Amino acid sequence: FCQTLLHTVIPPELRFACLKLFQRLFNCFSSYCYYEITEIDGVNTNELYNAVQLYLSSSASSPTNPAAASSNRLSLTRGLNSSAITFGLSNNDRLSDIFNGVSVVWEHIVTPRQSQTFSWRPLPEEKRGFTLRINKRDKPLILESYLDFITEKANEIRRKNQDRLLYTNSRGGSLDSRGHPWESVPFKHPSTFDTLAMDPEKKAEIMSDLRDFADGQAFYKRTGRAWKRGYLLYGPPGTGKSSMIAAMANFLGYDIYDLELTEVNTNSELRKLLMKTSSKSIIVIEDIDCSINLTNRKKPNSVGRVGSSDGASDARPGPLGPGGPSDPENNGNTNTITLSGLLNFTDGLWSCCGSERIFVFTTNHIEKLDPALLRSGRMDMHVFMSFCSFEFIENIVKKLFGVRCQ
Ligand SMILES: Nc1ncnc2c1ncn2[C@@H]1O[C@H](COP(=O)(O)OP(=O)(O)OP(=O)(O)O)[C@@H](O)[C@H]1O
Ligand SMILES: [Mg+2]
Repeated sequence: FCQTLLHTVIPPELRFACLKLFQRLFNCFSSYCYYEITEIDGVNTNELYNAVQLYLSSSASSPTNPAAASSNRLSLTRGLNSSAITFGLSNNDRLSDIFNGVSVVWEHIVTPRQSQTFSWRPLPEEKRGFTLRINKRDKPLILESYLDFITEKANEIRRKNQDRLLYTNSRGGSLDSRGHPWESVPFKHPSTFDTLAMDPEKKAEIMSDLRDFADGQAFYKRTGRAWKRGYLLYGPPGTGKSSMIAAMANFLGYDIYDLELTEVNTNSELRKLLMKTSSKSIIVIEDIDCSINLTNRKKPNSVGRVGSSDGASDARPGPLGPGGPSDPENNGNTNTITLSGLLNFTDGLWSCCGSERIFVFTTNHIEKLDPALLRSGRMDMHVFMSFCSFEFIENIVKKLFGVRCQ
């Protein structure tokens, strides 16, 4: 109404100044303050917009939220790799929310984007954003904690909605179309701690350790330690080490990064891979003794993959055979991934970029590993996966066939 009035009564050259003046007056007398969270912040996607959208989707679909229950128009979306449907506010709709006893109102504003806007990348045709309305007196009480709460809640919803992913590093360190060094597929391994046959006490110990880790943010902060934990699974082939990793991921709901060390050429490539992992994930290096020479820490140039320096012949074949970069005969040696690089990867300064990550190494030959790799802080828990006793076989038979062994 006021804008129309301005347009008809006030000459065009004074309109803008009057509008500003009017807005200031309105702000002085209004008991609310407004925060705009636009979808695109300059040229970057605004993470907070996505977080608010997800958070409101849970409020919008909640039968206990009276404002949501009365809302008769909601948008529905299902993301890539997601099995869940998310609800959202329709264009220019409102939703009220209560946080710590304080009531706030969200409005979803959608306006057409001006076509002449110049941008380096194609922008959506519509300008979308949320407006948060808070009472001025409540602002200092809740604004920061409310936004933190929304971000946390959105991450939780994202994890719950999205099927977990199994990542692997791309061949030869190449990047995908989005410049990402990891390729992913949905992770649907059926192994759980329930299906895993092993000593019940050991199993309970591992489960409680994992639970403590996942709930241990405050502990790690208090003690000044990076929020990460290392597990070494060792034992003969076929004793359930890989199944244990899948069970851990299913138990915690984490993604898995299966790091193929033989595809990594340099320590800096290793660091970059680490930087591109997300929190709440398990970083796995299988058969660690076969991927890199783990006995010689001091001579980086002679340390290559197994088979290149000490001729550990029982190792699985390295990817780079004779003439490859890891071949000692090869003078143009570009293969500089070293044990020291791996040690820094797991417990160096770079290992704490990100948080809540679990490192799991598996090996058939623990005696081949450098003690530095085994020490607490890198590998906090050593789990020996042994051949099954009669009791465990009985357990497996019962699970498979539903009968008891006589
Ligand atoms: N303790 C166990 N409980 C349940 N299943 C098991 C167990 N150990 C092995 N298996 C089964 O045996 C097969 C091989 O197990 P898995 O791949 O986990 O062994 P591994 O220790 O990783 O072997 P490798 O050292 O050769 O990689 C899987 O199909 C798995 O289901
Ligand atoms: Mg395995």
